[in-house]
Amino acid sequence: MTSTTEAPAEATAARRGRLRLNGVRKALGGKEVVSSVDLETEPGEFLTLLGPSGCGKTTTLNMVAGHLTADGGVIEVDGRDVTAVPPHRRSMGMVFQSYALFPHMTVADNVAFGLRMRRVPAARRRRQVAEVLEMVGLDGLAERHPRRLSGGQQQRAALARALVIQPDLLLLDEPFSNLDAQLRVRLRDEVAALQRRIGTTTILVTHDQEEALAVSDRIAVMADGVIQQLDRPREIYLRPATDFVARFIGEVNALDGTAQGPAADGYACRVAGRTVAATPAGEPPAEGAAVRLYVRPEVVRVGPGGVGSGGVGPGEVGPGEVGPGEVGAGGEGLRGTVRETRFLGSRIRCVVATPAGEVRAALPFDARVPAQGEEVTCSWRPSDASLTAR
Ligand SMILES: Nc1ncnc2c1ncn2[C@@H]1O[C@H](COP(=O)(O)OP(=O)(O)OP(=O)(O)O)[C@@H](O)[C@H]1O
Repeated sequence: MTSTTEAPAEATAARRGRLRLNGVRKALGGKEVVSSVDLETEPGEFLTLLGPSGCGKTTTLNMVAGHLTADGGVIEVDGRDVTAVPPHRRSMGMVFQSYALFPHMTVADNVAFGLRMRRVPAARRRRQVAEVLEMVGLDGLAERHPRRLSGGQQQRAALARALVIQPDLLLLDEPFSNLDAQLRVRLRDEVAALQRRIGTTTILVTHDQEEALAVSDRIAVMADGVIQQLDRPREIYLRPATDFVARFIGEVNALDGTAQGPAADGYACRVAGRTVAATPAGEPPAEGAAVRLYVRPEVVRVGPGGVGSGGVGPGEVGPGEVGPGEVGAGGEGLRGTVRETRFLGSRIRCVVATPAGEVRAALPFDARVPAQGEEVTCSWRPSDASLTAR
């Protein structure tokens, strides 16, 4: 996709597209599949609904689009209540997993369809279609029929068709799922870059965690019809607020302990007889409360064990290891014995058996590789780990 074309939506879109859902509910087949969803976007934001199959994300998107009517709650766009407004009067562009192009129409006619429905005069229609096709990298294919396009090209055409009407909201329902792995990543990155340039508020539905982390300003993680956590990708990843979020996205070390109290950096807990720290995901727990820490393998540092309270002694410190003085901020760290190390290319996987259970670390590829059986201390910065009530 080119970055030189003036997008037709450029001038106005950035100020439009504040979506608000308040208490939105939907039952299908006698079962509540979306339960009281609240969320609000900033104009121009890229927000992703992420969750496993059946969690209610498509149903939520379809209520935003107007293809399904909410059983309760309010949907507003820029302060206007659209809950009962039919889809064609909502100013929303939608892209589906299955492309959903009209097979008997050329790319240009497919893209022009929404403009024709809106009775845009022919000359302006042609100009807008040409602009948007260039924007998505399809100029030159305007007269092709969909069956003569690759999957990626069909999805670009679907995107052009959604964008040409300069919608208040761009709604993307698993748009990359039918593409092969390489193309999926390429198109996803292109769409993210295009979205940032034209500033159209975008809601993406996906079950792909990496995709959500890569493209979103914020992610709403859904399970069983409920938003579990709504936050920026870094917070969702490093500071999961619930057990579901922690386990649905990537690999995580879940460590059970007892709350001790606020520490200089984070909140101290006792885990298997050692003091470690993390950042409370919500309200700080009461002293003595049962807590669970979530620590991603990437943030675990593996240092030499057995020296000083932190188990850290002087000597060489490589990436992924702990330097003297660093452990103090996060507590003592957890001592353990290296069970396994494995070179994985970009990372070294290291499994440490501790009294609190196995701790998995993903060390940088050039870190010192601890030997199997070595006594080590696992630690992390408290700001990189999450603390929840158990
Ligand atoms: N028309 C329908 N009638 C009855 N149940 C439905 C209907 N449509 C969806 N459901 C059910 O509602 C739940 C939520 O569906 P939804 O499509 O919103 O989930 P999703 O998170 O988007 O999952 P997927 O990625 O598989 O589409 C599912 O359990 C699904 O089986």
